Amino acid sequence: MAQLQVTLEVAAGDLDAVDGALELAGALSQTYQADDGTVLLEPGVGEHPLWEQVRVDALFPPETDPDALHTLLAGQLGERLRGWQAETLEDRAWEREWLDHFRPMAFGERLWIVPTGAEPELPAGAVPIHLDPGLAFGTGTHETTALCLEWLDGEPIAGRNGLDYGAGSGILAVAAVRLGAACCMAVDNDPQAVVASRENAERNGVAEDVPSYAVDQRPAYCADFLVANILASTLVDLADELRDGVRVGGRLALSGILRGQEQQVMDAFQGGIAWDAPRCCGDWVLVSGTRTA
Ligand SMILES: C[S@@+](CC[C@H](N)C(=O)[O-])C[C@H]1O[C@@H](n2cnc3c(N)ncnc32)[C@H](O)[C@@H]1O
Repeated sequence: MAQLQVTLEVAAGDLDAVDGALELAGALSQTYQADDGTVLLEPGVGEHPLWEQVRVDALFPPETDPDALHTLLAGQLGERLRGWQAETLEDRAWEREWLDHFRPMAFGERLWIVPTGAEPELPAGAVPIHLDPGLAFGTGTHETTALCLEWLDGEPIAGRNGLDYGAGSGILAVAAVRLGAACCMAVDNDPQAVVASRENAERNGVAEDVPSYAVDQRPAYCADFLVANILASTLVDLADELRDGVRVGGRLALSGILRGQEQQVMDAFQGGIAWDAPRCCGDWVLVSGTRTA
C-alpha cells in the first residue's frame, strides 16, 4: 500500500520530542538525515554535538489525513514543528522495515521483547514477548511503552484481570498475561490495532486470555488493573471512562504524557485516585495510582 511520508526540519535539541510525537501520532518508521548528509536510522542522533539540524522523514499509514496529522503534531510540538512537507509514496512493505533494526530489549526485571522469528539466548527467568507490531504502534522501543512494561513488571498482577486501553500491537496486554495476569482485554479504536493485537496474542500463545475488541464493541468489564498509553489530551477526555474501567481498590497506569502535562491528566480524574509518585523516561511521564472511590 502507498504510504504518507512527512518530512520535517528539526533542531537537534528538539529531536527527542519530535521523534516521540511522531511515534505517538502513529508513524510506522522514521529516518534521520543530519545536516552533514549522514543518514541515520536510530533515534538519539540529536545528542551529537555537531548536528544542529536534522531532517526527519516519517512514514504513516495510507489512510492518514495529512491535515489532521499536521493539526495533531502542531498541538504537541508548537514551534518545534518546522519544514512540514507531506507526500504519498509508492507501494512498498514499509511496515516491515523496522524488523531490520529491531533487537531484543529488556524491560523491568523479567520482560524481553523479541522480534518474531528470532530465538536469542535470554537470561534465566526471562519472560520473552515475541512481537510483530504490524501497522499498529507498540514496538516496545518507545519510552511511553517502556514505562508501561516496567510498571506491569513491578505490579502484583498475577491471577488478576487487566484492561489495556489503546492497545496498539497488544504488547502491554500480552506482557500482562505472560507475567501471570489471568486475562487482559485489549481495546483500541483503530481496526488495524485490533487485528495486530489478536495476531500478537496468538503468536505468544495467550490468545484466549487477551480478548481484543474495537473500543465501542467491548463487553462490559471492570478490571483489577488498567493500563492506557495514549496522548495526554485523549487521557483527559477519557478520564471518567478509564476510572470506571477499573474496580475500587484496583490499579491504573497512564502513559503517553509529556513532562509538564501530568498534573493536567491527574486533575481530569477529579479525585478518586490515590496517585503514586510519577515515573519518568526521557521527556515522558507515567502516572499510576489506586482507585479509591
Ligand atoms: C501510543 S499507542 C500505544 C500502543 C501500545 N499500548 C503501547 O503501549 O505501545 C496509542 C494507541 O491508542 C489508540 N487510541 C487512540 N485514541 C483512542 C481512543 N479514544 N480509544 C481507544 N484507543 C485509542 C491508538 O489507535 C493507538 O493504537
